[in-house]
Amino acid sequence: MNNEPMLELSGIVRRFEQGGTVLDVLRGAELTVRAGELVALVGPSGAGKSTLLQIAGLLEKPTTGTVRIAGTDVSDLDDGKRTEVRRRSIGFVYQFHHLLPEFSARENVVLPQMIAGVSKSIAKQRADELLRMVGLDARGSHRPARLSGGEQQRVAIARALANAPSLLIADEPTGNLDPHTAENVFAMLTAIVRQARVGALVATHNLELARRMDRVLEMRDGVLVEHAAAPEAAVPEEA
Ligand SMILES: Nc1ncnc2c1ncn2[C@@H]1O[C@H](COP(=O)(O)OP(=O)(O)OP(=O)(O)O)[C@@H](O)[C@H]1O
Repeated sequence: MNNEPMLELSGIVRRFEQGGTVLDVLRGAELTVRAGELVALVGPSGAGKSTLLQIAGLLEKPTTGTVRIAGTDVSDLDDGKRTEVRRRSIGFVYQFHHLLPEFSARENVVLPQMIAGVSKSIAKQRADELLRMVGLDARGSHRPARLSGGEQQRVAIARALANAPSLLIADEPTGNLDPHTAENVFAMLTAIVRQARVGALVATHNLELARRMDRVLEMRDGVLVEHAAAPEAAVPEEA
């Protein structure tokens, strides 16, 4: 099976210095996310989850450490090249959908492709495929305000996948949804990650959701600690 690493972080240190105070938020974080894998990132508020996602998403640089996206070391690329890799290889889903309100669902999925240089006709075709994948092909012409919270988040997932990324970064993707809708959106996200063979790094405070992902990594004192796999369901003893 093709399960190559889509994200590799090694020795990630992130130091903030403010008015003579030094804060080492990340102190040597290590992490690998493979194709088709969902990895949960948990930890208390302020532990550094968002900081780690920013670094993994090439929105920030670590103080020291190496970042590889789909096997390529991007640590020393200049800002222009990092932006290019980010557009081409990374999709983002946030707690709030951040769809452009004046555009239709389809246009919201078309736009990132056009920014990446894809022709309009191909971008439209792919947007329709993605909207079908998230079960919203009949709603493509609707603006976000006419969609439910779960539908908006499904469009945000379609948009994140618009440029066929290697890596999906999600920050509390179901945090703003009621439990039933959250369940549907999570199921859809899981199915898409498996099917598209994207690597997904998902920060969440929802431990129940985290346990259903392939692995759970907890941010503790600036490093990542892997939770032990859930014990297999007890096998009934033979009579
Ligand atoms: N630009 C910055 N300058 C100084 N300190 C920062 C900066 N960004 C984050 N921090 C600090 O780094 C620490 C980690 O913040 P971060 O947002 O990564 O935590 P988190 O685990 O994502 O929290 P939450 O679960 O509440 O979103 C916090 O103490 C925060 O104040």
